[in-house]
Amino acid sequence: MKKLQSVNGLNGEIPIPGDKSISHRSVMFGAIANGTTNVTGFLPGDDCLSTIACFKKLGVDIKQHEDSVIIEGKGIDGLVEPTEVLDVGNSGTTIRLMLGILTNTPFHSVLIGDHSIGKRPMQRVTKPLQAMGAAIEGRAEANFIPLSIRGGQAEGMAYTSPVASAQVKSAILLGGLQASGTTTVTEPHKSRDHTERMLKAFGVDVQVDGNTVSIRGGQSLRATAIEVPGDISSAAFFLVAGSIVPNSSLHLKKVGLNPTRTGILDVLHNMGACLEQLTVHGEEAEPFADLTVKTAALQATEVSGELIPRLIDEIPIIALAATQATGTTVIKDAAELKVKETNRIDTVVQELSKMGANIEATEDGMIIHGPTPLHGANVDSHGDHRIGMMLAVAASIAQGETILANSEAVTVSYPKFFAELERLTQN
Ligand SMILES: O=C(O)C1=C[C@@H](OP(=O)(O)O)[C@@H](O)[C@H](O)C1
Ligand SMILES: C=C(OP(=O)(O)O)C(=O)O
Repeated sequence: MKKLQSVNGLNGEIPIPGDKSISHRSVMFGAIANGTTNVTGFLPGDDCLSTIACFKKLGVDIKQHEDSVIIEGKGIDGLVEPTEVLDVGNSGTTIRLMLGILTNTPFHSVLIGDHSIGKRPMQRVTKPLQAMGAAIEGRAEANFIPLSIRGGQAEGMAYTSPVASAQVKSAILLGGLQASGTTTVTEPHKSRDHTERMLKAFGVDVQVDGNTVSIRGGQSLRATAIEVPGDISSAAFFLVAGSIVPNSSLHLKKVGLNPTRTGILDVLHNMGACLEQLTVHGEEAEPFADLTVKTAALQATEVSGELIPRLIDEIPIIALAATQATGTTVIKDAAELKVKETNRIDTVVQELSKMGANIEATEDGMIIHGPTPLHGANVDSHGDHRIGMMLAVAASIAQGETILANSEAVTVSYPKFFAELERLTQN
């Protein structure tokens, strides 16, 4: 629980913690590569630590200290049958991508996770991986944990995904690594492409044609060094805070700018935010740059269509920005929010309403009328890190005290979030 007050301004520099999606993949791909992979800028958040713990149980030697990780990979054939269950904690990325990797291993593994993971649908990956040959069982026809998997002799397939999901795309591509023939995934809109970029860095031939990605079976990964840029999904909380908290001026260091992730910048530009991007680095693998933001008067906008997968995790904080914008903001085509750590349509609407927001839920998004002054309230993250951080930013512009229950959920993706928020109020 945290007691939070409004603040007079947020000022200073923020080192943005490592990208969660890229951190997961650096450990997973390092674990199935041949040789030593050195990772810098790793995110030591709970989700990525769950990924490390799972691969240690699969026999991989991994040393992690703060944001550096050393992984001694012995190839995908070097993984060994785990004698304990693999616990993914709160992490959807861990369980779905691991199911893809374990489609290649001829031994038995059991995957579990926390209460939230227990409610998240897994058939979106277990069905196609079963079709490729993996023996997967679980509750409700392998839709929910606990799941057991025995892989080994997969066959490549061409799969058209009904959802734009990098977890689905990545799981199937990883399932195709040792499969016979070629595995192809087509999605309705392009989702984040960190798997494609990083597999290439590990020496794998990956073909990308629009929204279709293909991988030839029988390829192995060669260890490499990975430099993880800052997570734009974590930066988003300070991009919005810097825009809506009066008298703010923030400098965000080393923010990842992969174009499949930068929807939040497009939205904030449309809303009239005062954002600047400094020199871009790392163009080849994963581009990144410093960003600055200052307080500005925001206008309402529409968020829909192919923009959605480019900002899916930022919708809670965009909804907060919309409560302070002039006009009606419509967010649609975002039904995927219902199957995240919480039903993020319901939790955003429920919690922001308690603070005085004029916000309503729709089937696939929300409608927000602004600007509305917010007031302190008893709110709850519901164990969802992104809801917790959004509510803490809301509290910093609300009149009166806000009491945030289950605030510790933020350690899933941003362990130092509250310390940073407090530090920036003292400048
Ligand atoms: O592949 C990834 O690293 C992720 C993909 C997204 O999920 P979906 O693929 O389910 O959209 C995103 O919400 C999640 O935070 C991380
Ligand atoms: C949805 C998220 O992560 P995951 O699916 O990996 O649990 C998130 O970080 O917002």
